[in-house]
Amino acid sequence: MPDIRVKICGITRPEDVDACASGGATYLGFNFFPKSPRYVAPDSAAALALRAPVGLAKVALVVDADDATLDEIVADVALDMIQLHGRESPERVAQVRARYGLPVMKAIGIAEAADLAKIDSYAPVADQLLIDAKPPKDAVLPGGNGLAFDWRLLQGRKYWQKPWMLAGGLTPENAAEAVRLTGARQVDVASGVESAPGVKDAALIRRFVAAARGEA
Ligand SMILES: O=C(O)c1ccccc1NCC(=O)[C@H](O)[C@H](O)COP(=O)(O)O
Repeated sequence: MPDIRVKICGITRPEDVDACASGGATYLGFNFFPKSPRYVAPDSAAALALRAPVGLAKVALVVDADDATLDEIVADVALDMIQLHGRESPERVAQVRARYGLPVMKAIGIAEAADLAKIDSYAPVADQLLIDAKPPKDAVLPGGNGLAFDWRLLQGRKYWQKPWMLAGGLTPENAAEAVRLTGARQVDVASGVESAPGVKDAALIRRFVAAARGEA
């Protein structure tokens, strides 16, 4: 199986950074959505980012953030990518990309086949796509809810012109099957590698990475 890249999202503690590094992750996600149990302030994220070894890419996750919020995050934290996880339009994706000169990944929520059309709107302007489960209507969080969507919706659609990650309800138990069914080459997980909301578990991270790569 080709190398599968893994993003561990919602890093809040130095030991989580170490667990991602030793566990073989490719991306670390810092969550700047204040309502999330995974929220980190920019100054804390800056220290966590400095701890990450070379080769572990740092991603800032924001939800409908304005320029002032993003300016502070980008000034404080050594970043490799910005993840837009709200209702940002394709025009806003292009603006963020141009303003900060960083690659932008746009999250797209999927619940049914009709949602796949959104991918065509964002693929031309985003550097990467995050294909995630659409949150339930009453959800407080637009992501990180531990819910999967029907992965069969992605079958036969493996060859979008932009790199993409699969997310939503992935765990060490289902990651191998998700990769097999969708053809994903990158996967993203938040709650599936936690012992409590916002607290990552090193053993679960190791098991998740191995499972996604078909090594478990
Ligand atoms: O994780 C959060 O708390 C969160 C809050 C607001 C927006 C997005 C959020 N997470 C985004 C991610 O990148 C998650 O990894 C993705 O939604 C999958 O989450 P999970 O189903 O818990 O693995």
